[in-house]
Amino acid sequence: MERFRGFRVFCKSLTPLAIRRASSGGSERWTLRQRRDPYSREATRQNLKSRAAFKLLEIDDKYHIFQQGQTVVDLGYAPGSWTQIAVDRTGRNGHILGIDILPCAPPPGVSAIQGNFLHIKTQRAIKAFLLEQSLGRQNDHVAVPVSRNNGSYGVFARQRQQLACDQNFGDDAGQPANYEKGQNNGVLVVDVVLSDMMANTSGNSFRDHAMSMDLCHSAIAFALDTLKTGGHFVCKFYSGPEDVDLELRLREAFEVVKREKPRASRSESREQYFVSKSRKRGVTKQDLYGYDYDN
Ligand SMILES: C[S@@+](CC[C@H](N)C(=O)[O-])C[C@H]1O[C@@H](n2cnc3c(N)ncnc32)[C@H](O)[C@@H]1O
Repeated sequence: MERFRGFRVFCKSLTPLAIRRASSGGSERWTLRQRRDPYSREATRQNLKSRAAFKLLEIDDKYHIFQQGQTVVDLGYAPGSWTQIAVDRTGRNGHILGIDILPCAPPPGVSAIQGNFLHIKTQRAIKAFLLEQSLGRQNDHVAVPVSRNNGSYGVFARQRQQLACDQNFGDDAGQPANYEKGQNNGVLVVDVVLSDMMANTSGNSFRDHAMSMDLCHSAIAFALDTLKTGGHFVCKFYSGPEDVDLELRLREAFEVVKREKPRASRSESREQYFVSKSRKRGVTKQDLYGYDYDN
């Protein structure tokens, strides 16, 4: 049963906070903003890792992304509130894998890989993990940073012995029984790819936009290598001149593509989300990009 509630439900019970004088310190200003923010307070009350949870809750309430038993990959999962929602909404038989460049202990029921998603070795590690028969909710799935290949990725303790990072992902060995095979080297085993990835913003809006577009295109290419036909893709982006191109590519690959600005997304932020539903059959990343886009 779903545990976490969206904004509309909890806002009825909000009590106003006393307004305090803002202090000059950045961290104090941040603390004060968090305390005043109803989403942050409600996240604490519901034991959610961050207020970002309410963005995904609103998206899921509107678009019905999650179902019981799905396999979900959450790119940029730390500190983990989206993975908490995914665990809750996919139920006992769901499989949730989080990826983040930062070391972060994943919430219960979540597997995790630490690495830079833009690095091809990290993406291979994710794909290799997705092919593991043992993917599941075991408690020993704890993220451990493993310094290899100039420290660009890490995987869990359980997988440490020999992860098939360098093997050809298209090799059929060890694949689960119910997978679809993509045109190139994709094996389509994932129901939902989420991406809330964003590096620290620089304050330069074009630079932040460009950085976000890199992450989004890389996430789309990955999604097309791993999503089942009919699978869904939710992706944060920082708006700017290039997002129309992103949207056009998504429309080639998904039946429905919508822009969303959830209420929990701060009005002063340029962040928005593309919600892309129902991956079309047979459309590959080569169709979208015209070359083998890896990262
Ligand atoms: C806004 S936070 C995600 C919050 C998360 N959805 C939640 O609900 O807790 C963005 C995350 O993206 C991660 N990130 C940014 N660039 C990344 C990259 N190249 N590879 C992996 N993770 C990245 C950051 O480390 C950060 O944890």
